[in-house]
Parts: sequence; C-alpha cells; structure tokens
Amino acid sequence: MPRVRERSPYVELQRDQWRELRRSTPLPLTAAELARLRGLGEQLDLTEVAEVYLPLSRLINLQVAARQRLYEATTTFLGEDTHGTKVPFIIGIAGSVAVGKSTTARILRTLLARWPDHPRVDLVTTDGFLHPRAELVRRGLMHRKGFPESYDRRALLRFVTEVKSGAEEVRAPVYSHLAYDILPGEEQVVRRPDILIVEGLNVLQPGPRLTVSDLFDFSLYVDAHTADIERWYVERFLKLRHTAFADPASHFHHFASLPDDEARAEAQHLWRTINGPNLEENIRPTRPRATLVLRKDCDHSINRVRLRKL
Ligand SMILES: Nc1ncnc2c1ncn2[C@@H]1O[C@H](COP(=O)(O)OP(=O)(O)OP(=O)(O)O)[C@@H](O)[C@H]1O
Ligand SMILES: CC(C)(CO)[C@@H](O)C(=O)NCCC(=O)O
Repeated sequence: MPRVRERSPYVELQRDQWRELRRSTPLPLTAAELARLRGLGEQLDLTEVAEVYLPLSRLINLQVAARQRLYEATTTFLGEDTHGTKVPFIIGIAGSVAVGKSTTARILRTLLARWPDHPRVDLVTTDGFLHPRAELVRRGLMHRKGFPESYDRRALLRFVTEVKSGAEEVRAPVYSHLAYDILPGEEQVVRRPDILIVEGLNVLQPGPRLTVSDLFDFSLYVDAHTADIERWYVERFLKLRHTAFADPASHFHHFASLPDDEARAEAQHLWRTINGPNLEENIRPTRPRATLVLRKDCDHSINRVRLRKL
C-alpha cells in the first residue's frame, strides 16, 4: 500500500506502487510515435509510458471532470448559466534545464489528447516569453537567461488568462534554440483547447501579485539529482555539436568543431554560471508547490512519484 507520511499533504509512491494505478487505461501510443516525441538523450520507452504516464493520464482525466464540476458550482452560486461552456484545464510543468520537461510535456499532451472527453490539448513553452535577445542585452540579463527576470511574466500571465477565459484565439511568441532568440513575426496560435500545458523552468514561481501558477489546475515538477542533470546537460551539449550546432545558422555553430574536452568545459561553464544557479536559487524551491513530482534516477528512468493529496 502507498506509504502516507503522517501530517503531510503528500503521498510518496515507488514506481511499482504507482503503476498499479493505471487500472484499465489503454496504451494509445506506438513505439514509432514515442520515438518522435523523445528528446535528445532521453531514454524513455513504452514500458515507462505504460507504468508512469498512463496512471498520470488517468489521474488528470479524473481531475478535469472534477474541476468542471467545481466551476459549475461557482456559476450556480452566481445565478449564472454555464451554457455548456467548458473552462480549459491548465497544467504547468516545471523543472531544470535538461531534466526532460519537454519530453514529459509532449508525451502527456499526446496521451491526454487520446481521451474522448478532452481531445484538444495544446502545449506552449515559456521560452516564447523570454525577452528578445536585444532586450536581454539592454537589461544586462544575457547571463541570466532562464532566470525569472529574463521573462516577460506579465505577457505570459495575460496569455494564460485569455486562454482560460475562453478567448477564441490567443497568440504566443516563438523562441528558437537555433537563433538563441525570439523569432520576429512568428507566433503560436491557441484556439480554445480543452487542456493547455504550460512548460517552463519557472512556471511554479509564486509572486506578490497573481502569477501564472495561480491559474494552474494541476502541476508537475520533473526532478533529479543536480549532479545527474548537469551530466545530462553536458552530454546533450556534446551531442548537439553533431546535430543542431552543425547548422551554420546556429548561435552555437562555433562550438560544432570543438574537441570533446573543450566542448565539455564550455558546457560546464554554462551550467555552473547560469543553469545550475537558476536550479538552486529559483527552480527547486518551487518543487513543494507541485501537484506531482516525477523523480528520475541517474539513467533518466522515473523511479518515484510524489503526489499532493491535500
Ligand atoms: N542550443 C541548442 N540548440 C538546439 N537545440 C537545443 C539547444 N538547447 C536545447 N536544445 C533542444 O531543445 C529541447 C528543449 O530544450 P530546453 O533547453 O528548452 O529544455 P530543457 O528543459 O533543457 O530540456 P528538457 O526538455 O530536456 O528538460 C531539447 O530537446 C534540446 O535537445
Ligand atoms: C532557453 C532556456 C532559458 C530554457 O529553455 C535555456 O535553454 C537557456 O538558453 N539557458 C541559458 C544557458 C544555456 O545556453 O544553456
């Protein structure tokens, strides 16, 4: 049985306990589809989808229905009629750079969209809400990319508020890792999804005013030991030399021809000066706020789950 910590709002489950909670949820994904969703360096296989992501998909499906009933309770109280309106269910996914958030987000998006009750699932990453490079330079923030102040937090809050309010069309800016900048003129359009997933380093940050996390109906934190995440970051950087960095248009193209030891030193420098401090100072402190923490082992596999029950 799941172990319940006394006087704790959380319940911790080992993977073999968690996987039982899938019940009869079917696996609607093939190995080929999974390969397309898997990020560079991720190890995730169909067994992990079945054992970890299907129970999660079932839990969220139950919570979407419950959230709708809660919304209807408030409209009844106000003496209004919902006219069958559904409020988009908002999911936040937080965690360090290189922990595998974007793979988690893509898998979850695909699985949730296969339930007949909520087929329209959109995914946005907060990368699009980074200030453009010129603005970061102007504010002296080029070495703080990914820190809370490097984002246009007001624009992100406005975006999610509009989606949740049922706006017909809401637009988000688009970031490119290749350009290391926002792409001028490009946008992502979101049209009344049943579920919106918002993935980003700092999405669980609280604030003195309303923040985007206040609009989340469910949130996930992808967690691992810092030393493992640093290693994954450096290994990914080494691999990117042969893929993304090889493109002459890449901001990091000058790293493509670096030998292993020099590339490793560059990656470690970026980690130790930017991404590591951001994890310790800003990202990990938000972990207690997440509805669910997915804990990864040194080989990327998810071995433990912590659910906020209360
Ligand atoms: N400099 C880069 N050039 C090209 N692609 C990159 C670069 N950095 C990261 N990527 C790719 O972009 C994707 C998302 O990376 P990003 O840094 O936004 O998220 P992350 O949090 O580091 O990754 P993850 O999703 O693994 O947690 C990853 O699949 C990664 O391979
Ligand atoms: C765009 C972010 C902030 C988040 O995805 C990150 O990938 C980033 O660019 N961090 C800055 C340091 C680095 O290049 O890894």
